[in-house]
Amino acid sequence: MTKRFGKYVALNGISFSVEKGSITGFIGPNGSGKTTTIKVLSGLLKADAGDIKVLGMNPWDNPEVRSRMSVIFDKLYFPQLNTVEDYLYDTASLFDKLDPENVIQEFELCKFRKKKLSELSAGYKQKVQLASAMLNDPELIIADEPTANLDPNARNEFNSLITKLNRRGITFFISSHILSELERVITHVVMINKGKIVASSLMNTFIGEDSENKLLILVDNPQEALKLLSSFNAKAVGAYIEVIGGIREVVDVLDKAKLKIIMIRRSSLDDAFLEKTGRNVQDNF
Ligand SMILES: Nc1ncnc2c1ncn2[C@@H]1O[C@H](COP(=O)(O)OP(=O)(O)OP(=O)(O)O)[C@@H](O)[C@H]1O
Repeated sequence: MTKRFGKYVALNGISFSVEKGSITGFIGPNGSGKTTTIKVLSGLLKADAGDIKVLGMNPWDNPEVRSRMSVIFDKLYFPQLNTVEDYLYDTASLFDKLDPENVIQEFELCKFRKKKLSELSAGYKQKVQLASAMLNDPELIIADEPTANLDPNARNEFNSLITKLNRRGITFFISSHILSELERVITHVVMINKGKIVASSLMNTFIGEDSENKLLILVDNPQEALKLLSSFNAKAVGAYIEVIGGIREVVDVLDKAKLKIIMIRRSSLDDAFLEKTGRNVQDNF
């Protein structure tokens, strides 16, 4: 896919595929071309060249592809004086597919249904946006920096919701300029820099999970986590727990025991980003 704005080449012959059933992270520094790519995939922008298929169809020529996918953004762009209920009922009436009541129940939004959108925290706004995306009963959800404005707790909650929905079979394509923001959830990664794809692989391959890796974890109940993760050689390092193992396996153990992961870090992630893009994640701030 190639996309120019005048003489400026924003996407320079990029090529990648997203596996059905995956949670694919689309990672790149600011200005690398993520939003432009997402606009093309959503049928909002026409590419200048390329063969683009979303759910088997070119989204520009086949607007009906939108009835099988949802797109969400970094913020909830809907008149903020509306209530949560107004927003979800209005959205549901556009699609005429799912009963908004079911979504309100499922996303535990009963308490908030009469609240104005402006009264919600950033985290809840994104939760409501995700709930509204579900009203389309989508096979695919494309999200453009959905956790960019969230604090770590809200980000974790949002990412847990994504994992839950993915287990139901929904494919996710999520952009972020911070790889570590998505490290807990993504199964695949596509990395873009200056309008070119610089890496595209399984997350495990990308971070070298074939070899043993040290992870540092911060959880709400470290004593319990130490016990649960004994087979991963868990040991306490200050407030953190250090384990050796695969990130997804470790997260699964903690999730199953309903322990809250506050942070999980692998230094090699940032190293990989630096190596592929020639810049440090921190440069983006
Ligand atoms: N409508 C436009 N006209 C001209 N240039 C544009 C337009 N939209 C995007 N660009 C340029 O294309 C490049 C890619 O922008 P894009 O918004 O896709 O990047 P991004 O990776 O989403 O960045 P960010 O994380 O900052 O949103 C940038 O240099 C941007 O200035």
